[in-house]
Amino acid sequence: MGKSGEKEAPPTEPPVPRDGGGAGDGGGDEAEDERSFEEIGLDPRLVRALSKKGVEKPTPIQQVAIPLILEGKDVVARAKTGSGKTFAYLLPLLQKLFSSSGSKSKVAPSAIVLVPTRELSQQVRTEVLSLIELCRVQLKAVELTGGADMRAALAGSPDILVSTPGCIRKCLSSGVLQPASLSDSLEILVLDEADLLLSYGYEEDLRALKAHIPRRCQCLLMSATSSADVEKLKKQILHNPFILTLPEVGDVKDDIIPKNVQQFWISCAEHDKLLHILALLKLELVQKKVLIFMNTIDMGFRLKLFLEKFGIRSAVLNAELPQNSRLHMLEEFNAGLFDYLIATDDSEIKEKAKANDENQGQRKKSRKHAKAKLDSEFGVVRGIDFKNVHTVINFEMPPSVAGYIHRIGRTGRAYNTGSAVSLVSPKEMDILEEIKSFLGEDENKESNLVPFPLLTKNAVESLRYRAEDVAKSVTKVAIRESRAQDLRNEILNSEKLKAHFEANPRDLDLLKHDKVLSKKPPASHLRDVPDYLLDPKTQEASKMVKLARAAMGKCNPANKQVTKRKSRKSRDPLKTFTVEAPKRAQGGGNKANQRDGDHNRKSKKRKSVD
Ligand SMILES: Nc1ncnc2c1ncn2[C@@H]1O[C@H](COP(=O)(O)OP(=O)(O)OP(=O)(O)O)[C@@H](O)[C@H]1O
Repeated sequence: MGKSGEKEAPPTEPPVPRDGGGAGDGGGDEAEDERSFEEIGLDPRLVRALSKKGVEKPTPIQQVAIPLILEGKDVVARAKTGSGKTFAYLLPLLQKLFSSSGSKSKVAPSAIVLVPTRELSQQVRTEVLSLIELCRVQLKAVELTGGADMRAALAGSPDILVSTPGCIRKCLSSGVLQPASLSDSLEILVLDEADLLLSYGYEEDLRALKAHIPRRCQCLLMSATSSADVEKLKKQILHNPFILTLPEVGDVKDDIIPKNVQQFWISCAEHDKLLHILALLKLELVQKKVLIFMNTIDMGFRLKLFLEKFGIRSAVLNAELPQNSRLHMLEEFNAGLFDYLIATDDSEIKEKAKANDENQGQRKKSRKHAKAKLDSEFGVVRGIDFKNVHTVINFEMPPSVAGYIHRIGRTGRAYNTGSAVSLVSPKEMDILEEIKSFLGEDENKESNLVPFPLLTKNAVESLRYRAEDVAKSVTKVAIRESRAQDLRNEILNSEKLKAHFEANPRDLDLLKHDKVLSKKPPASHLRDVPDYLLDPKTQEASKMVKLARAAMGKCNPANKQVTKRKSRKSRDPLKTFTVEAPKRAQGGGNKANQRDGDHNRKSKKRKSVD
């Protein structure tokens, strides 16, 4: 695939904004790196469209990636969660298609965006369609994921196809997408959330696609974390790319997580987690909206039923639900129709279980154990742009540091602030330590992940009796029944939703997903916490959270100039990252150069934009 040594040499220094410092020094002349969308060469139609969306100024990753992509360079962009990577590739991609659209009659797409999950696919397509509509250009974008009618989706030769690698492979093997036509048409290929593409099992699919990617095709790879998988993809698909990367581990480790996300943890026994989350939510010690991560679907329903008894309504987003319901649930949550979303994030756990099974040769095809009903293209943790989530709660800890980074990256997106609270049981202390050490905590350095200060022991104990009593009533049978009932409801909803949304795409409020599953309404003594149960410190804390929320409401992104530029920048998740130009092949071959490039990330070629 590589095209090293061809044509003109790529520049040794990428066309980045001037800066005064080396990688990760956090210094530099701040005023210099603030270029506008116009200044980085964006088409006025796109600039206007962004302005209508309230997006006025490019984020650092956009400032550097957009000009490079417009120049036709292959780019690897690794930047933190919520840093604006989607526009970083989408805007130049569209701009390039503005000029090439209609130039020849193509029977296959000019651009393909590959993502690991349906949810992301839908999210990207929505963004593309909205930009196309606002720019008033004649481009056609379609989304294609498993289960859809491939032939119908591709009829009319879309310019942009957003899909998963598995789906593209099916299109190619079934002839719905002619390999020769694809090789003829394809100009840009994007691998979004690249760190997940291989772990979702798309390696074979990508290999199959690779054979049909023409040499001239520009390839872009976007990722929030770096991993062996990202390296592998980079070597397989890209041509001597520019590497845009966030501060290297060792320089500013904690900068991998946006600075405007405050991280807390609470130590509690496994059996006290329900009690603790009740205290956090009922005493209003965390700000809404709240996204709660669980590792299993059953646990998600256990929490939902438990909270219901206290009058707290929530929805459980999980891989078992029909796609329409999941998408609708996400839209409703994003639109603020409910405040508590429980998301089961079991992808890593499934992966590990699968690996174990395979290692042990346990390839039983037992129907009982086949989780075929779970959607393998489902994923809520990576990449989904949840809007205005103020708090992420890890009810159960993720199994890996990368999982933690992605989960808490669902808050503090773009210019927003947020907090993450992890409930950590004794058996989860190891992963907590791993996360802390990844964040750079040691004897000399203060941790960014600190004990949650607002929840007193008294406050927890005041709710213990009620919580334990209610927890006992949430039995395994009740959970099983509720889960089945929820699924039945959602399957019915899904059909209605499909028909309804085809006619009324903007009507969100048709079906609510945070419906109460228990037959009995919550008892009034559980719904309201009497004052005598609360200690003054907790009452004070709860007031503080409410005040902070009210204040934040006034401090939206449009008012961000109220803070001094320097301090704002240092907290800003959209800020720091570095750039590395591709190495010019000098007889040594492209792959070697890419490898070297990575080793040299800290070297002179790296530019800090901060
Ligand atoms: N220049 C900008 N100014 C303000 N907001 C922006 C800008 N660019 C993107 N955003 C907003 O920031 C949010 C996060 O962007 P995006 O989803 O692209 O992040 P990401 O880097 O892909 O995150 P993840 O790694 O979690 O997928 C979105 O709501 C997006 O609309």
